[in-house]
Amino acid sequence: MAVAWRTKPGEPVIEVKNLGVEFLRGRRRNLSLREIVYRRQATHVKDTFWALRDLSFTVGRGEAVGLVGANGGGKSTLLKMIAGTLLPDEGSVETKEGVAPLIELTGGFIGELSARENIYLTAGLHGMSTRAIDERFEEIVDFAGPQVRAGLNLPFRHFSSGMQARLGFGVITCLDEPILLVDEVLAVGDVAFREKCYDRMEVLLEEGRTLFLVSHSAADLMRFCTRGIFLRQGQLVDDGPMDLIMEQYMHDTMGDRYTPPTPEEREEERQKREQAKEERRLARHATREQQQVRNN
Ligand SMILES: Nc1ncnc2c1ncn2[C@@H]1O[C@H](COP(=O)(O)OP(=O)(O)OP(=O)(O)O)[C@@H](O)[C@H]1O
Repeated sequence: MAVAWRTKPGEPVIEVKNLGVEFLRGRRRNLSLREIVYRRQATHVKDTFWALRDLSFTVGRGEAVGLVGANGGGKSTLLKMIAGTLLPDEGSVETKEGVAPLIELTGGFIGELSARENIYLTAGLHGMSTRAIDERFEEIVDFAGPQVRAGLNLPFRHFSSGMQARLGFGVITCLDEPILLVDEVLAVGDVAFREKCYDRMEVLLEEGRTLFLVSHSAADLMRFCTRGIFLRQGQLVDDGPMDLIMEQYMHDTMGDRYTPPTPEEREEERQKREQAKEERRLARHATREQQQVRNN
């Protein structure tokens, strides 16, 4: 795929500075009718909380960052701010490259439109010409699988959550955007589809793209991410190597019931992961070569 870079290798692609977003909880006070009529007091009291606050970090081109934290910690909110679908109340998020977001399963597909129309709409919004989409259409649908192909002309809202995720992942990862945001999508697909997604994510990382992954699966985070960011109640707890951040999160959640690995065990795990990754890369390379021979 042809990624059109605007930055140089090693340059920051995302800069988050003192980021804060405040949400309204909207609590109704129990006022008496007398208070409402005579004192004209409002029935709603402004009740807000900071879903993210004082967040600052920089992400370099080609980094794979995993976001960890308990439910409600602010992970999805942070991805939406990087995607630009939510605006900050404080601070700023600057993205220096295009972003392909796969958030809330579907990357923003429209339920009333057919799957086919959603492919053209989403890819078009990300700058692809109709001709370029025509050329990639088969690849997207092949990736999404036969059930999606059979339902291409159905309204997207009739798709099962697994089929929505298949189409969403197929389209979003076919875009040429250098930054990929993935939020818990891998959790809904079946085993075969998940393997396909893993493979494609590895290929995109090999191409030097930048990944933000939100997942509650330690295995998924450790497989793809080299850097971890730990959020608790909207605040940054720590930012560092993925395995150390995962250990910190596990300790935060389980307390003394969690036994961290020894430095030797940690190093051994790192090496095993690297070796498995290299084996998968070589297997992909061999498959590609075989395909080329068959095509010639
Ligand atoms: N649009 C909104 N309006 C009000 N509150 C919101 C809104 N979106 C999210 N929240 C709240 O903001 C907090 C952070 O939510 P967020 O979805 O970012 O957490 P998360 O870390 O992704 O959680 P999970 O692991 O459960 O997916 C939660 O308390 C959530 O209820």
